[in-house]
Amino acid sequence: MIQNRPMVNPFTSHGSLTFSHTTFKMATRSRKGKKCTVIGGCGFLGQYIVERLLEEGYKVNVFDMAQTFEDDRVKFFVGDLCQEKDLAPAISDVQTVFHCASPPPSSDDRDLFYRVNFIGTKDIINACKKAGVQKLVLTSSASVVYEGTDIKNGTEDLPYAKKPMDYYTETKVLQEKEVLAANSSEENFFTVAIRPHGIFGPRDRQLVPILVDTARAGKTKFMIGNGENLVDFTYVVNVAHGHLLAAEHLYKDSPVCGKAFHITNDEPIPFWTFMSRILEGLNYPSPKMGLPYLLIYYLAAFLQLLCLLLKPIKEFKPTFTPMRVALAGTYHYYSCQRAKQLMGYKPLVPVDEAIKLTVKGYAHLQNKN
Ligand SMILES: NC(=O)C1=CN([C@@H]2O[C@H](COP(=O)(O)OP(=O)(O)OC[C@H]3O[C@@H](n4cnc5c(N)ncnc54)[C@H](O)[C@@H]3O)[C@@H](O)[C@H]2O)C=CC1
Ligand SMILES: CC(C)CCC[C@@H](C)[C@H]1CC[C@H]2C3=C(CC[C@]12C)[C@@]1(C)CCC(=O)C[C@@H]1CC3
Repeated sequence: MIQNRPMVNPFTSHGSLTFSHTTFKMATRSRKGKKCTVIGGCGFLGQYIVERLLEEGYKVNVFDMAQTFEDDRVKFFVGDLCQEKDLAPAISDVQTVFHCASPPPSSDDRDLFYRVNFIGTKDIINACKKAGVQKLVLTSSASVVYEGTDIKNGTEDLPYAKKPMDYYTETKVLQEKEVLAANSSEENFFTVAIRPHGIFGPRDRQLVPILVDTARAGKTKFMIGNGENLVDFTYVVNVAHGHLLAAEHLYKDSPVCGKAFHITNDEPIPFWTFMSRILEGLNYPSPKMGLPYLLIYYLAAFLQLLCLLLKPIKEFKPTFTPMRVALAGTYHYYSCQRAKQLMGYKPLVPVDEAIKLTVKGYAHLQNKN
């Protein structure tokens, strides 16, 4: 029996999770009365971070392109993070900024990724310094070191990907470098990068919805590779927990400052076992037979090239991009030892329970046939 398990409230009107205050009083110093801003706070992860912050007694501002939920305890600011005039009012008089905004990886729009993830993040750093913000917690990604080949128990010391597989990854690398380099004791400005991997949970607009669409199109009959490749899938509540711990441990001379941290469930699981559990939970057939990984990878690369050539005539969005095929057929799991040691991180919800909660959260996508 895992201790420190969240008191699940499955679910409030929008499928959220809440925690018992007594169970989850976070260790060290009091954060009561602390003010913070969550940039991207209306997104999937952002909303869970907001919920946890409110639970922990923070005053919370949310900055996003659109307001997608209501909460009387939150002050909402709507705007584009690349516009200083939009952002400045949202971060004035706050101690901590969480930056978890990004265009979705599927958008494949080079200019958008550069503008938001790279230039926009530099703008955020400057705006934070100007406003006297002391702590910046970036949501990076473990993918910043992934180039499509196996990573087993990878540590944060692995070099950044020299050949990132897509613009999303390329700009997450640039963004993380900027944020970590901005850490400065002299300026009383402390930064940290959280690197989650394969975030899942109720209300995600990516993993389960794409998987279900693929299943409905009859494209999940086969798995890619032999089905043995271990991967990290991280429950969103654990990722939010890692963000709060990081903010808590950002202060002058803390070993956390200026560093990146993997935040995972610390329970790697074969990619296709995870997908099959979600599919079966939602009453869709799961794949039983494997297709050769390299064959599918090169097919996906060829298809991508074809789509590029046809783009001026008609735009196609293939389900199986080279990046997705690589993610489905290689090992990619990471050590979160550094977060355990320096921030006292421990996943709150184990994978098995997280999958059950996720399936429950997507009851509306159940296969009724
Ligand atoms: N979903 C995953 O598996 C993983 C996600 N991440 C990172 O976690 C963070 C959050 O991801 P999700 O919650 O899944 O994405 P999401 O798409 O649900 O949320 C992102 C939010 O950012 C906002 N946003 C985008 N551009 C903006 C702009 N120019 N100005 C203001 N707001 C803007 C969007 O409106 C959205 O609400 C991202 O930084 C992503 O790179 C990292 C590892 C894995
Ligand atoms: C078509 C199906 C067989 C697979 C559907 C699931 C995929 C959509 C997801 C499986 C692994 C996920 C993943 C990400 C997005 C969604 C998946 C590809 C990220 C690329 C999201 C952003 C990151 O920073 C890294 C993630 C790695 C895992």
